[in-house]
Amino acid sequence: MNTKIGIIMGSQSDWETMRHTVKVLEQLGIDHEVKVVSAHRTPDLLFEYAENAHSRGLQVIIAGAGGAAHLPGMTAAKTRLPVIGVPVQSKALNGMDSLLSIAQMPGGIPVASMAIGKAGATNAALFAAAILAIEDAQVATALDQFRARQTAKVLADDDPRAGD
Ligand SMILES: Nc1c(C(=O)O)ncn1[C@@H]1O[C@H](COP(=O)(O)O)[C@@H](O)[C@H]1O
Repeated sequence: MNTKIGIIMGSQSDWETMRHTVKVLEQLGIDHEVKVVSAHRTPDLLFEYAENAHSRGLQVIIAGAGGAAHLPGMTAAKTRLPVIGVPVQSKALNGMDSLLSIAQMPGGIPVASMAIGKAGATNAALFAAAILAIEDAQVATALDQFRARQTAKVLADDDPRAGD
């Protein structure tokens, strides 16, 4: 199977958040790769990664970063593949810095910004899958099944007092 989704993060310390992206892609059976790459600390590696992503067969890049989260935007600047940004919750500013760094891109270079933290990491995987599902019937079926399971779980847990 070709690897179609590249997941990058600015630091090993982002893994606690980005593991949720990987978990969902595994549930959906979508092949992916995971790397630590930083626009700040390894700029040459980032440029190489982003420039070669399309020719290596990647179709979507998910980039997670915290604080001055330039990684998603700089990745988008170097590839025309869709880039999904995950704002990692920072200690100093609770992730507001990450969110604004990712969301407030200048016109012309888009990044699809998710929510801060675990929900954003989860949704990044689902959003990437939705992009692949346009052309890939297997991914479309996996996504439909994921949603059906989620709906069934919510309906089964419909009494909020059950855990008391
Ligand atoms: N925002 C960026 C970038 C980047 O945008 O290139 N590289 C690292 N970082 C972020 O710095 C935070 C702290 O990193 P350390 O825990 O390694 O000090 C991480 O959340 C990482 O994403």
